[in-house]
Amino acid sequence: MTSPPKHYQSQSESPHCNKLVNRLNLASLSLRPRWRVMVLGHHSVGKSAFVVRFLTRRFIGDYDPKLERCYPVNTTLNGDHVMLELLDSGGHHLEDGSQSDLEAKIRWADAFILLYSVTDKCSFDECCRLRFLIGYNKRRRRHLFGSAFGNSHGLSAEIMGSSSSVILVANKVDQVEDRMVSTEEGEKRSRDLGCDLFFEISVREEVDVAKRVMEDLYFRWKYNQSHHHHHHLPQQQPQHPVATTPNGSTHHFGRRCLETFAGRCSANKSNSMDVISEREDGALPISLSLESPLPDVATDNISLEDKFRSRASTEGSLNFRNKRGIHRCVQPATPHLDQPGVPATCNIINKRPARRMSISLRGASSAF
Ligand SMILES: Nc1nc2c(ncn2[C@@H]2O[C@H](COP(=O)(O)OP(=O)(O)OP(=O)(O)O)[C@@H](O)[C@H]2O)c(=O)[nH]1
Repeated sequence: MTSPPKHYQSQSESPHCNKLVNRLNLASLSLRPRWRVMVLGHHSVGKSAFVVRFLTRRFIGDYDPKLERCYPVNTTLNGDHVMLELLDSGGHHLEDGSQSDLEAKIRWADAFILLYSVTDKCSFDECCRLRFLIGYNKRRRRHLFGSAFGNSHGLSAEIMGSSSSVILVANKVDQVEDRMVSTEEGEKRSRDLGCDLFFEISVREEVDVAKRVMEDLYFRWKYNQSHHHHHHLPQQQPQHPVATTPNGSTHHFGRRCLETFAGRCSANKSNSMDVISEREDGALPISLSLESPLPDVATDNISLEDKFRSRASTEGSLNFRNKRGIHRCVQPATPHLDQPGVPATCNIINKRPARRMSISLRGASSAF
């Protein structure tokens, strides 16, 4: 007796269909764009604590200080399914001289969380150097791709490196007694460095804080991407671009935005207009400070950077620059130090050893 043919209630119940659906799901997973986020900062500012808080919602007191890991994770941010790769960069790059390693990772990432501790002024200052490296490496990547293939080949904003987002995050605000960096200083630094957002948090005290930071970074990154895609359109843009959150509320962005958890409202700056809006989860209000449009970091004139780069390098060497009064001779286009006709003074100047410099000391005048 033959068994009755099996009837499937819907097509998707058939084993063949299931296989196909599974394959399609896998394909859509692999096609889903990866979002690569790098957490960087001085050592012991709480990078690992932040990452682990985001991944597990737990706070673990101590980690291996040399810990440097990339965590691939499928997650949901603002209602979007995201294939996130989260890199905890470790803080040892400052000591062991793996500068090029750090720069390679910066070129890899799409978005950055610059972390410092409010109890550590050094970590606050270190953000300047790291922000410079981010700006420099992103422009370099864009410049390399741009000069090699040209923009007309439709390279994505992501590849061109101009849609990356950087946020400044002050951690350990629970240590009120030991605070060395005020909220105002943090906000000012965030503006000076051209960061997209500023947060003050305590990874130890707040369970969902890492998730909220990541969601706002993701929101901001998406906005930057869409803004960049339309950047070259000649049509008039609104003076303050408008973006819509998944829950339908509207945010206005200037070049610089501020957000403070601690104050629950943005600091009022002259020449700025504040928009207060509720977060999606209603937990904390977001306040965005709108300012007059500032030059876009990504579209800075590359020749300006070359000018700076020709003097300062991230390897720490500073090329000699003639000062008024020291310049005693006109150097040949291709200086030949031991050329018979070149006066001795020139040789002395040219043979001067390369000086060392610290990029962090250059402050806000650097090309971020
Ligand atoms: N009070 C307080 N301590 C914190 C907070 N976040 C992290 N810590 C502590 O700060 C110390 C350093 O935290 P880590 O997460 O290891 O810092 P890190 O930046 O990853 O350090 P490196 O890997 O050495 O670069 C640990 O003892 C944490 O427990 C916080 O929000 N408040």
